[in-house]
Amino acid sequence: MWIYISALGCQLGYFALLSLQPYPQPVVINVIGVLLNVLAIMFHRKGYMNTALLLLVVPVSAKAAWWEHQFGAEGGFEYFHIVAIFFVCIASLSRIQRLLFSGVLLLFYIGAQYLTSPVYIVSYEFMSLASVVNLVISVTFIAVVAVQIGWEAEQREKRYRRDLRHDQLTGALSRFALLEEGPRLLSRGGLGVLMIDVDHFKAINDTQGHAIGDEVLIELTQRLRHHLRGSDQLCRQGGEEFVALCPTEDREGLQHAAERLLLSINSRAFTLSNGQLLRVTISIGVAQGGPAACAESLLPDLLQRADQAMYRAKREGRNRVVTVWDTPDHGAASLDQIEPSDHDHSPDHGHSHDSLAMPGMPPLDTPGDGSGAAASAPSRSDVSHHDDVQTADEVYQWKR
Ligand SMILES: Nc1nc2c(ncn2[C@@H]2O[C@H](COP(=O)(O)OP(=O)(O)OP(=O)(O)O)[C@@H](O)[C@H]2O)c(=O)[nH]1
Repeated sequence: MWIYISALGCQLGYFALLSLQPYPQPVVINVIGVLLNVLAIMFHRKGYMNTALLLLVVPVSAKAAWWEHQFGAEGGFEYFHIVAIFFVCIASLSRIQRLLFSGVLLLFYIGAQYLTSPVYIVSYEFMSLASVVNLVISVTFIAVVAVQIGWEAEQREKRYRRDLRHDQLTGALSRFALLEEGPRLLSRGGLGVLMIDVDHFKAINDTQGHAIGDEVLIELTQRLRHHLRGSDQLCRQGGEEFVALCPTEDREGLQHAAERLLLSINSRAFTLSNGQLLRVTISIGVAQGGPAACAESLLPDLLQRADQAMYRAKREGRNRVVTVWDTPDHGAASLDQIEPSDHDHSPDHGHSHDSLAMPGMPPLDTPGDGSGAAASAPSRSDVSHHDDVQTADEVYQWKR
């Protein structure tokens, strides 16, 4: 907005100067111009960019008016060119647009140099030393400020976009990025969606404090990231809920990946900054689909199914993986279509579903020794030996 106000002010000042009678001596205009240049540099150094811009533009307009007054319509042309380039440079245009505009203006300017009347060329003979100094300072400084403003605007935009795409606390991708990345990955191939939720996280917050809760979320993110592939994306959906996007059509591999993530969290206690050890568990719901031509509509469907599977894992005692696969024609599957698992022994297992408690890894309220942990996955036995390790579930029980 300021840019356009300054541009307008510049034009109005220019016409005001033109109408002055008697017209000021060139030396007066030059001295005022140099003084305004110096003032602009001082304001710029103090960080008042907009004021610096105005102070720069005023002497250029004054000079344009003076040249016009002395040498006719083309006399002030070069100054206007500078002002035009300046505004194009700092206006909120894309880099390409700015380049295009500046290029066209430059070509126009070069053409005008050859085509204009002799008055314009003769006018150079009248340039005093002060005028040259004024012009050089103005042009150089305007160029520097324009580049700086353009560069800062680009950096701001990059920062804004980075902030928008990342969760501030954990550094995982944000929900915004999830909605961008999901359809992109789905249009390229099959996509596995892992809905990951920390068990009884509220109890951790309530007993250990919010700051410790934050610590847990940060370490949890690091562990999950460490155990995901480079091509996978980890997003924080909100609160203590995460979504891993895993490009794959291999459902068995996806299931193993989810189990690996589960073990990466429950097999080793979290060391808190208050010195305590806390065993944290997560519940994971897994869905898979795609590739899809209409990726935007498939993603919400996959997220919803993974979410339902995750809630099923919660209902069945937490600390487990539940998968839900779509039907062969990629239609949405209901949870009733989930196949039963060998490890699933909870009371409501009469429903057909696939609930994978980790081998040898009973729910947290029944401490296990980790003897059945998969060979490739981290063992849980290192935590079971800590007498002072608390589980979020125990904290939860204690609270109740
Ligand atoms: N420390 C911290 N806590 C958060 C943050 N975002 C959300 N929470 C808390 O996370 C807790 C989530 O609690 P619930 O939704 O009840 O879930 P839960 O206690 O994990 O229970 P289950 O999911 O059923 O196992 C709430 O207490 C939120 O206040 C955060 O950024 N930092």
